[in-house]
Amino acid sequence: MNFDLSDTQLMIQQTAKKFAESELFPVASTVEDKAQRPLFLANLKKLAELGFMGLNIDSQYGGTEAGTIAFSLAMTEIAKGCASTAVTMSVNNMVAEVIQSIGSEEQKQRYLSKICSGEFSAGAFCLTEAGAGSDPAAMSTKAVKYGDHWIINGTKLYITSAAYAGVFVVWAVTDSSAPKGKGITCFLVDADNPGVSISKEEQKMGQLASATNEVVFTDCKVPATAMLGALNQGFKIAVSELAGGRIGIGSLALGLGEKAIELAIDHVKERQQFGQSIADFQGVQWMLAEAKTDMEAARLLLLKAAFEKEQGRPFGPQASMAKWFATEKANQACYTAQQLFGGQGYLKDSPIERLVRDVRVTSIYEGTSEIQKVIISRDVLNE
Ligand SMILES: CC(C)(COP(=O)(O)OP(=O)(O)OC[C@H]1O[C@@H](n2cnc3c(N)ncnc32)[C@H](O)[C@@H]1OP(=O)(O)O)[C@@H](O)C(=O)NCCC(=O)NCCSC(=O)CCS(=O)O
Repeated sequence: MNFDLSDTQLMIQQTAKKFAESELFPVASTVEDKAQRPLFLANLKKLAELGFMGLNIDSQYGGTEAGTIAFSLAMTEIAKGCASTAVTMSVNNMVAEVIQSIGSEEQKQRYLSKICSGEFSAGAFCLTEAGAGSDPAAMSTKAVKYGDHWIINGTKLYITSAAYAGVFVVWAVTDSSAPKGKGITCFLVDADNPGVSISKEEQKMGQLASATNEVVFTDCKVPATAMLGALNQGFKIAVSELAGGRIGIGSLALGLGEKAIELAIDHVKERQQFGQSIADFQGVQWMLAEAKTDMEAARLLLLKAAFEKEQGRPFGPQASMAKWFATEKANQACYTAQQLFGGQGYLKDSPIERLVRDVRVTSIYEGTSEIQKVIISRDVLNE
């Protein structure tokens, strides 16, 4: 067994770290203000130019072809700079990967280079609905075929990047008489399709720079060639792609947890109380030791899941273990770091305050911790 990273993986990790430190972290609080969205989008474009919007996409389509381990490493570093940027990068990579894995040659040619190059600021993954969150197979958005085109009607919720996405991957029921989950099909819908409207932007607790919107499809007409993958196979496509996305979100959470610990280490060395640095108190040392060990364990779980995916082997339950563990422990690490900052960590101008807000959703979106445990336990019981 070899734990060493390849030269390419190290280079990608270092590039991400440098970009996060120089371009993202200094403006992470600034871009929380929606008026600063152009700055946020400009950084997404730079990230695309670095090759980070298609890390696992073939070079013939404009991707970096660096693999899933490199993707996980890059996500962690980018999240240390700005979680909103990182989640956009994660969803973009997931959208690009679903097109690469099941798209027609024409669809790959049409969309992948635009996502990878940053010509599209983002791609969006339109699965969730008001009545279909943890249970996406319960969706009610419908697509009906008329001759050589489909008409899509329905409303999707909590869609990351919808406000500036160039393309939407949309799931809709195409056979309502089929058993649950067996009559869903996936479509590619251009953002400028007149049947698409981007509705209200959600007011969130964290990851404020990244837009999260409702997306409404009203008699949205798409050609038959917009179907992504096979008819009525969409649900399997969704759960399979979400497994890859979970490596991204777990890696993002790891970055937030690590950043919180780094900030806390600097703080406890500097902060003097009772005539000594608070780093000299064993209670403080143990808090850091526990958080650091949790993050190291999370990293190993994430890299194992990424390795399995990269090898083309089943990785769904492993990705769920990694996502569940990394996001829960990153939440704890941010909480610990905030505790170590004391009152200062509760102030709006403290970076810890933002990390605590940004990390919270990681154990909710792209599958709650409870859903990850459903996936893991089903796998354990079927072994
Ligand atoms: C709860 C679930 C895990 C499972 O749901 P179901 O019980 O309804 O479905 P299953 O029977 O388990 O699976 C259906 C079908 O798919 C196959 N399958 C399952 N997992 C995989 C996989 N990893 N790769 C390939 N195929 C897979 C399974 O074998 C079945 O096949 P057969 O029918 O037997 O042939 C699931 O509902 C779930 O994951 N729920 C959570 C949903 C979620 O994460 N939602 C958040 C979405 S994030 C979002 O939409 C926003 C994106 S962005 O951030 O903007």
